[in-house]
Amino acid sequence: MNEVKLSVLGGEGTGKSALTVRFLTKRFIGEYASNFESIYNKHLCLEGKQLNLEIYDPCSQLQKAKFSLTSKLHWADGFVIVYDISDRSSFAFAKALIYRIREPQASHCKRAVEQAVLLVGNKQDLCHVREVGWEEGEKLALDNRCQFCELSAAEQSLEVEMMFIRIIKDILTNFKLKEKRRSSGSKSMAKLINNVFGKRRKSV
Ligand SMILES: Nc1nc2c(ncn2[C@@H]2O[C@H](COP(=O)(O)OP(=O)(O)OP(=O)(O)O)[C@@H](O)[C@H]2O)c(=O)[nH]1
Repeated sequence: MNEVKLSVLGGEGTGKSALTVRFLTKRFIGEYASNFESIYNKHLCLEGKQLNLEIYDPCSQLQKAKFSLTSKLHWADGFVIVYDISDRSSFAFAKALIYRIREPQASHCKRAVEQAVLLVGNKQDLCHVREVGWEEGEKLALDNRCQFCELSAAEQSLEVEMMFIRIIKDILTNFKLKEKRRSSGSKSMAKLINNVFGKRRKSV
């Protein structure tokens, strides 16, 4: 069975828990305790494959968080980065997180394939007080090889579900890519060994 680890990161109050709980229960719950971090488990069947999904929803009060940002980056196979379209500072925070994920030191340690990232502009129902344009979000995502969408955890259950499915599919594609590279790497090693020792045997 595939194990998929997903981190939902972003600024304070952007709706990380609302999105996660909406996906897990299809419900929108207005207020969440934000002083603890949670790892949720969900069993899924996607494209005929069974998978065990773990979703990490951090604690905004950094001093209470057990996971440092670096350990979050190493733990996860993919990220949902959330900002609030009515709060420009949350967009700046999301940008800093994406840069951190994409910086070479963060990506090279664990991975031969780049981690999947989906940037989400949440609280689309507050578009009358919008501070971040749709194009800005899309550009940030495009420039950093991320997927992008805007939605509302408060009003859109299906869109939230589709968003999570999209990132999980990207992670599964990355797993396949890694497996392909690993097996072609071991095949070329076998070929090399065969060339070296095979030739030697002939000349004896
Ligand atoms: N209008 C609107 N409010 C939302 C939406 N999503 C979340 N909220 C509200 O935003 C506030 C913060 O939501 P949370 O889900 O607790 O956000 P969070 O990012 O997990 O918060 P911290 O863990 O404290 O950083 C709550 O009052 C939610 O009801 C949305 O789509 N639209």
